[in-house]
This record gives sequence, C-alpha cells and structure tokens, in this order.
Amino acid sequence: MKPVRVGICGLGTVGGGTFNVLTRNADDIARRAGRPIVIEQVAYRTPNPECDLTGLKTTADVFEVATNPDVDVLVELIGGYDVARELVLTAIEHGKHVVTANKALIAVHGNEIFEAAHAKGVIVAFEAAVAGGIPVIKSLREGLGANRIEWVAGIINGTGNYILTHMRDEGRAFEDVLAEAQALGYAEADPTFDVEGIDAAHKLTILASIAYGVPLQFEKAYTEGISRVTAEDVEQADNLGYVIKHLGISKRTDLGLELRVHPTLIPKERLLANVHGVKNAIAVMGDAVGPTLYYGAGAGAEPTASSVVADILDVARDIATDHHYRVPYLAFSGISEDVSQLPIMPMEEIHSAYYLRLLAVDRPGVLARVATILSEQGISIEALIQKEATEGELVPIILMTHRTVEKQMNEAIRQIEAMADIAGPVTRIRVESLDEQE
Ligand SMILES: NC(=O)c1ccc[n+]([C@@H]2O[C@H](COP(=O)([O-])OP(=O)(O)OC[C@H]3O[C@@H](n4cnc5c(N)ncnc54)[C@H](O)[C@@H]3O)[C@@H](O)[C@H]2O)c1
Ligand SMILES: N[C@@H](CCO)C(=O)O
Ligand code: NA
Repeated sequence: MKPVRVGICGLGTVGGGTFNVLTRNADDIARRAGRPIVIEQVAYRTPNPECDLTGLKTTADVFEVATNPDVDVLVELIGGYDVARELVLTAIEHGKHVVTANKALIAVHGNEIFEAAHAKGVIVAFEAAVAGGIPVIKSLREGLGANRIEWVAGIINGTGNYILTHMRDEGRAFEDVLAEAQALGYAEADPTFDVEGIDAAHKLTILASIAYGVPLQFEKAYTEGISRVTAEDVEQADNLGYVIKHLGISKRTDLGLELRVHPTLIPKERLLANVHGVKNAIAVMGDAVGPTLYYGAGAGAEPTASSVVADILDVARDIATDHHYRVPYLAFSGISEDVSQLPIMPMEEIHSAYYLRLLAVDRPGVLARVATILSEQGISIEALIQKEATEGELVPIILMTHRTVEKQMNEAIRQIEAMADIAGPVTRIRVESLDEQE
C-alpha cells in the first residue's frame, strides 16, 4: 500500500505532540488507515527537544512543505492569521490536503479557505481547533447529523477555565495562574486571546457554523473576558447556588442566532459547572437526541495532537477511497449555496437572566429605587441579598433577576449607575440555567 506522506509545519507544543503521537502509534494508525502514514518533511524555526528528527527531511521554510510534490497532507501548526492563511492557500493551490489546529485562521479566513479547497477537491480538517482533544467537530458534523440543533453551550478555553479553577480553589492570583498555564503550553501566543474570550469566540463561531449551517461570522460574535470577575462575585454566586464559568453560547431563536462569549453563572448541579482545570466541555441540544455533553482536555500537546492525528487518519482513509471529501467542511453540503442566512442577533436582543452586584450608600429608599428602575424596564427580581452595613461603609447588594431582553437590562443598569447613592459601575454577569427546554 502506498503510504500517505505528511508535512508538519511548526514544531511547538502541538507540532511536537503531533510528531510524537504519529511516530509512537504508527503501527496502530497504519492499521486503521489501511496504509502507513509517514512524516515526509518537518518545517520549524525552533527545535523541539521532545522530538527526535534523526534521518528526516527538515527545512526552516514552511512554504517548501506547501510546494513539495512528495507531501500529500500539510499539517499547519504555526498559528496566527497571515502567514498561516498564505501557507494553507498555497498548499491547497498545490493540491494538498490540509490539517490545522488553528481556530483563529478558520474562524476568520475559513470561508475563503473552504472555497479554495472545494475548487481544488482537497480536504481541510480542523478537529483540533475546537476544544483540543475532544472530537466535538466530528460529533456535531456527523454524529448529530439527524438533528435540528437548538443550542450549543461550552467551556471552550482551557487556559481561562484553568485560571478560574485555580483562583477559586487555591485563592491564587490571576497572573500567577496564567504564567503556569503558559508554561504548560495551554495559552495562546497572545494570552489576552484566552482571557478576553477571543479564542473562545473563534471556537464558538466554528461550532455555530457547523451546528446551524451558517457562514463563519467571527466579527459578529459578542465577546467579554473574565478579567473583571472578582473573588466577591465568585463567593456570592456560590452562596446563591451557582458557579461562574466562561461560556460560549449559541442559541437558535425566532429572531436569529445568539452568538456570545461571557462569564456566566450556571447552577452548581449542572455537569458544566463541574468542569475544572484545563478540561473543556460542550453541551449540545438536538431536537431528536436531547441534551448531550462532550468532555475532555481542551489544550495541551498530546490531547490536541490526538485530534490532529485523527484528522490525518480521516484524510488518509479518504485518499484510499479516492473520491471527493464525503463530509462537507462545515457539515452542510456545498460551499455557499446550502448555507443558511439565519442572522446573528445583536447582543442587545438576546435574552438572559442576570446577576447584579452594586455598591450602595446605606440609606433608606436606595433599594426601593433600584427595584423601581428594574420594574419600569419590565425586569423582575428573583433573589436579593443585602450584606450587613458597617458604619459609614458602602453595602454590596446582590440581585438575581428573571430572564429579560439585554437592552432592557442595559437601560436599567444605566439608570442605576446614575443614582447618587450607587458607587461605581454595576457588575453584571449573565445567568444560564441550561434547562433542557431553553
Ligand atoms: N497549545 C494548545 O494546547 C493548542 C490547542 C489547540 C489548538 N492550538 C493551536 O495550535 C497552533 C499552534 O499552537 P502551539 O501551542 O503549538 O504554539 P507554539 O507557539 O508552541 O508553536 C508554534 C511553533 O510554530 C513555529 N512557527 C511560527 N511561525 C513559523 C514560521 N513562519 N515558520 C516556521 N515555524 C514557525 C514557532 O517557532 C513555534 O515553534 C495554534 O494555532 C494554536 O491556536 C493550540
Ligand atoms: N489556548 C487554547 C488552546 C486550545 O485551543 C486554550 O487554552 O483553550
Ligand atoms: Na476537537
């Protein structure tokens, strides 16, 4: 059997993991593929001490791999937008299949890349791009293919979840835990992508396209990070029976699709509330299957390599059958003709329940005024906690509301913040019950 020849570009955390998994499990992988999968060439700038490249063809120029006639599959693991885009388009132009872990690339340039790949009849596979080692793309695109997907909600950034978990459990400082996540190879080259929700929004964009058959629209995703969540919010949420997680949420509604990443209170008893450390989990609601959950390592060298290598295996099997890629890139067939134009909703149109924390001067009537503002906006209060006031101090007031439209809440917050007896900005964290009906 003719081997399938792979060119690896980038030998960092994921590149190194991919090299090692492909090498170590070569026999089993060959049996699954029905033919050997060999590493033809490796392009890297910095050597990886974990990888023994003895006897292999290497280069410092990734474009050599993209144009090498002896490479069947280019594996893009350099990251970033610009060079990666050019590299992938060059490889496609040269008739190569592409496997990538780069969610930024797919979320931002995916539509263009899939058009080019479709025209050339090559595969572009990206399982590692969403939730690292969890085969969620395959589950959504193939396993749930019978369903109308109602919503997707997930913890899809390992670094952020690692930080939230260790801050809560060990009372450690944000910067300290972030440095640890970077040392473990979980963080993006620019860790603000992790902390500010950009990485999660890249992944959510991809999941939504596959779930609903819409074009990739990263620019329309609402993105809010975890850097403003305080220890006080974590404690108050806990008192109320909730855990704060950084969630990516996409729901189908009558008006269009919600597409949003933000800190979220979720009831403690939900499985998602119990996903800790670098683990990711994605809950998917399908009309036929009901609620399903996909859980595992969302980052790290070998967990991510597990998905990269599974994609290489898929490509190898497809080459063996010698027909056009049997599963479309974004699950719905065709490139543009079969995608739905379901609009992505502006954030102010979404529905949510809310946790609010305000600091008030301890004076009669303040609470009544806050309640009036909320009620004028049609917002009803579900729970209220007012802490004991110490002489002359500001008192924190915690409010949980029922579901309302975001723009009503924006207006209520604007009016509350304008009150003379309220100090500083109002903290607002959205709440998701993740009910089966929602
Ligand atoms: N680290 C993870 O856990 C993880 C998980 C899933 C997806 N990803 C994605 O995988 C990709 C790689 O991430 P990583 O964590 O391995 O990053 P990394 O920084 O560890 O590795 C990237 C490597 O590519 C090399 N490189 C960059 N530009 C190059 C060029 N032009 N020519 C040659 N080499 C070049 C760098 O020198 C570096 O060694 C990114 O797209 C990232 O988003 C990472
Ligand atoms: N930086 C990403 C890597 C996996 O995509 C994370 O922490 O989840
Ligand atoms: Na995955």
